[in-house]
Amino acid sequence: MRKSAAPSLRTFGSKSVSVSERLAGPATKTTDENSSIIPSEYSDNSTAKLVYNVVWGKRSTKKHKTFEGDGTLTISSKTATLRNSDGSYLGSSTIKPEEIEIGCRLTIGSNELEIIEQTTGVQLPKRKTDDSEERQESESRKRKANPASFQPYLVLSHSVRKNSASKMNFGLEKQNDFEPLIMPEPPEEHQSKFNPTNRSIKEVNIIPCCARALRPHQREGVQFLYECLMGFRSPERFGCILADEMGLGKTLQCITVCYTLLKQGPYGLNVANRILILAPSSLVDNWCKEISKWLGQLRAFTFQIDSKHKIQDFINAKHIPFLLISYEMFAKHFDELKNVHFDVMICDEGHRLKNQSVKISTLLNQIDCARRVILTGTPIQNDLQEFYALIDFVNPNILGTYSEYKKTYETPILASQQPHASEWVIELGEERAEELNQLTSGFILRRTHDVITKYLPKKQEFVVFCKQTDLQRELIQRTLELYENNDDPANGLQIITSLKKICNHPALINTGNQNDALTEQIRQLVPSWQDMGPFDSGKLCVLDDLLHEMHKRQEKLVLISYHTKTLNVLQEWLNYLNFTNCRLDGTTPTNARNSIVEDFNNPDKDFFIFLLSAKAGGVGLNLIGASRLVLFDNDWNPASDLQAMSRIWRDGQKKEVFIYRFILAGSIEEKIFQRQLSKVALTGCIVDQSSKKEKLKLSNEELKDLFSTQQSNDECATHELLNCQCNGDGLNVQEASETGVQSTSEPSKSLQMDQLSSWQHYKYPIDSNLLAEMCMPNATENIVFIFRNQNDVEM
Ligand SMILES: Nc1ncnc2c1ncn2[C@@H]1O[C@H](COP(=O)(O)OP(=O)(O)OP(=O)(O)O)[C@@H](O)[C@H]1O
Ligand SMILES: [Mg+2]
Repeated sequence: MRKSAAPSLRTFGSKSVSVSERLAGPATKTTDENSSIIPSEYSDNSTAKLVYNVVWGKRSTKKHKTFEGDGTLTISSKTATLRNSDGSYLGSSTIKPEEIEIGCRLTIGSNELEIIEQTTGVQLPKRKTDDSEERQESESRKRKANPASFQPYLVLSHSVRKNSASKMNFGLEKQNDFEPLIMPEPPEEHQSKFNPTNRSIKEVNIIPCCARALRPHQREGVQFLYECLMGFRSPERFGCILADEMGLGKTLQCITVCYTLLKQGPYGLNVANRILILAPSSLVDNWCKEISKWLGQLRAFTFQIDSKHKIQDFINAKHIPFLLISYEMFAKHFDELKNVHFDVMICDEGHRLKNQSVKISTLLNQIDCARRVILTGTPIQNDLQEFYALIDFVNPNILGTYSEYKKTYETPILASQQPHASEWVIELGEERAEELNQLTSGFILRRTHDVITKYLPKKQEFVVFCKQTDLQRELIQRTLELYENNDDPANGLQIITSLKKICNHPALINTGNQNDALTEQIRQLVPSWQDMGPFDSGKLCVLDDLLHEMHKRQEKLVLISYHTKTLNVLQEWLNYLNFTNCRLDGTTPTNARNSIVEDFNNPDKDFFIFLLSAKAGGVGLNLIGASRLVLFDNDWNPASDLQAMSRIWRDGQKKEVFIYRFILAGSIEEKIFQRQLSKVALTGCIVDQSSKKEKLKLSNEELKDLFSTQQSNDECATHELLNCQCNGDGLNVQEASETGVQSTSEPSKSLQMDQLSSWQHYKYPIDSNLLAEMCMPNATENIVFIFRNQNDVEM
């Protein structure tokens, strides 16, 4: 018996037409043409039949209706015939086919039914003469004999088994033409542990609406998640990490598995009833949207906490399986949540749990839930301590205590990577790395963009070295002189901060609340704000050209900075130009974030530019309304830049994509970029922001190198660093094989020196055709150098 509730609270159904409205009177016509499940040719073909899977029960006026079983509804011309899952006739009635929608309820004789999904658009094979029907019959006999194993949502999968799929697919419409996805059976070890009473093993089938949408890598991912969460890979372990690159659809893979576990299980009973999904606050609404997008027709209920919807309401509402909550809200409501049992816990952007000592990890560890999934698009293997924290969170104790782990794995592995490590140290390190890999690889899955490139449009990336303005050159010079004159390493951070501000716009020097003597001295150097204009920033000059050209071409732009003060300056400029913009930063209220994203992505809405703070909202966002993205400044950690740049080249993007990284040539930004290119950056952040006060982890020599910026305005130091002999005309690109690089467009890793060598190189004056393609036809005088990479160009 299954209960179905009228949509309430924050529910998601496929239709805004509520069930009660439908029952009450004439059908409300949906405005969304595409949501009609009646094929247009239906009306022209009166002999065609439509078959739907339904749930049915005796008519009642109860709000919370109890259904008795599954069945099918066959519509032929204007007659709808209801049969139960055995095929027995239950009644028929005249209907208006155009009013049938998934999720709607109908009354046929003394029964009421709700439509779950469409099975085929054409007549099904005749009963009793088809293999699959026979099989269906025998399944239903089995089910009668064993009522506990009855699984209501499985009607379609009973009739479309793997073996009979080819027959069933014959003549089906394209949308139904998919390979069913059946989960593996539990291994014996699992069966003896979790099925002591020998219940018969059931096939676990992924529901068609998901299975048909999944990309090949997602089908594998779903199976991986299922096996891990079920404990098939090790009967003691139920957690895993899905670390697919950004934009590969981790959300859909999780939703698919969660829904499967809510409805099915290998031993007949469903595996899960309640699922906790944690996400950064800007992504909570996105999860709801994705659940609605993929499970809409199944009316999977979700619950979000806000002033009207309390945790206690969720606890009472047993029919709502999904609780979606931000990490902050979770911490706030921990006392109420700590006693709720969850069967699955998903931590989106879970690399935030990499630090075991942070409060959220401690709290999450107290939640009673063994099946834990971490989702992250950021590579996690670079820091062995963080790696331990993530693995230990999903599969507690698998690597022992941290001190044991450190002794056995971390220390020997790190020692073997030192430049002068002896042979036996290297050998030991490699051995331990291999062992660690073996222990953990079964619980981690990471795929790169390669698996979806064929579904994505072309992408071009540009590293644009912008020319310093006279004011910027002067200020940089004098700031460095100040540093040299009172050579105190303690001042390193202030100098870095000031230099980075000058790179974005000299006016930023006057912002911020640093009041140390050195910063004060630097402030004295800067003219007053009134004496400065937007074009005192070299990067803004280039941006200005891009903006005007894009405005003409009516393309949308995502403009990202790591600094809100920089966003202020940019926004001020946009407003002055009357360029419509929206903005998401740390101060944007959680409940407003989703609508900002939706409005921007809506092609009918007039938002030209999306200003995004990389720190506040870079992760997880889908900003596919834009075709171009500018990363206005860079971070020490290449993974953060990668996160920010991945917002527009994602599944669902139809337009060609252009990504620009702006770097002020010859400045600290170029040095930071060079550090990113070298392996140094991969070992972790240089600025440690985990403590309240930022600490610099750089040696004096490193600082000196960082400040040894070059002043010439027409050469590109990074190009020189590559030792490249090209003429800077985009030709004579070094062969990838010469550099030892397999692919120039592999976006999985952050950019490396040798990869950059095989990009196209353009020096000043930049080819005008290229500038036109880049949508900045008049920027010649403001650009020193460009590196360009095209993802579909054979080099
Ligand atoms: N099989 C699919 N068919 C069509 N669209 C898809 C498919 N899978 C995912 N998408 C869409 O691709 C977009 C990106 O998916 P999603 O947000 O889940 O990526 P992600 O892996 O979580 O990336 P990130 O690490 O950046 O958060 C979403 O709009 C999603 O609806
Ligand atoms: Mg995501």
